[in-house]
Amino acid sequence: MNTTAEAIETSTANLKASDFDGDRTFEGTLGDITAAEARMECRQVNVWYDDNHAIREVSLDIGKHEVVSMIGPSGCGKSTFLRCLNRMNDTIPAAKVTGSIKLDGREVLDRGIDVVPLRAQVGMVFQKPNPFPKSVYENIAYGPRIHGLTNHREELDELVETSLKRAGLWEEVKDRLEQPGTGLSGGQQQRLCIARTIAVSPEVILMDEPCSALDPIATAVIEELIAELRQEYSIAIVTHSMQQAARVSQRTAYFHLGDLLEVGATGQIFEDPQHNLTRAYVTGRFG
Ligand SMILES: Nc1ncnc2c1ncn2[C@@H]1O[C@H](COP(=O)(O)OP(=O)(O)OP(=O)(O)O)[C@@H](O)[C@H]1O
Repeated sequence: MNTTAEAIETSTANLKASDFDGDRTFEGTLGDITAAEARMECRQVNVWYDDNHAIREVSLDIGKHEVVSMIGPSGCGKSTFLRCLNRMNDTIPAAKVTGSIKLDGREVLDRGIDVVPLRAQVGMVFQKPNPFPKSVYENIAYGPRIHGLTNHREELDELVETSLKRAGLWEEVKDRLEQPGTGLSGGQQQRLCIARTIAVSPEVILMDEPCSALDPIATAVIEELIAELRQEYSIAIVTHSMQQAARVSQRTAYFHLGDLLEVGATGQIFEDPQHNLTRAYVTGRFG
């Protein structure tokens, strides 16, 4: 008998995601795109890079106190979608974004809004740790100063300490605050970047493959940190590691060639995906 698994194997074995381009029959995202308590509400978001329609009609909520993973084959638009959430695509001249993205009810895509405070509210941690070429202390203190949060040394000292503690780095760096941030290990640098993001009081933290440059031990430390940070912040993370998505997130969104094919509770996406292509991807039929 031809089981579902066999049917999937037959239909997708040896295929790449791009083999589905051109004749896809996408009729809307499967699953519930809403979150119980939405912090961000994205509706019908489209992104073009010149003629390349990279993201099509993507709608998704990012809830309070949740980690949402974005998974999918290379080039399917995960990073592009993530960058929409704090207008980072503005820095790419070819990029055009349409649709609606609300943060606590306020339209993020509104041309009139100031993106500097937006990017503090919706902070971003990148694939490769990118500390400023400054001391550990200054890496944290710089943001609060330029965002006008405080300029007083005592308040800054406290903010630096609190942020480093929240990022689980204080004990390792408290005696070397004046040393360059770039002198830390890769995992420590990434936690420094997370502390820098936390220091300007974000509501949402975007993470674009934050562990891909780290070893397994440093990765485990960051994953534990993500679980703690969820108590206070909303987190959207792009990851190539399905194990990581399963470990850190409560909901998972599966992207495929610019479409958000399916979203659901992380357990359901990995154990009982509804879309044939989600199933094919999570069972490793293509990457
Ligand atoms: N800065 C850019 N300029 C032009 N096109 C881009 C740019 N960034 C991404 N794209 C295009 O947009 C599409 C989606 O790319 P994106 O990087 O968002 O996908 P991804 O799923 O994050 O991929 P990966 O997993 O490989 O990082 C691709 O066709 C890519 O070539």
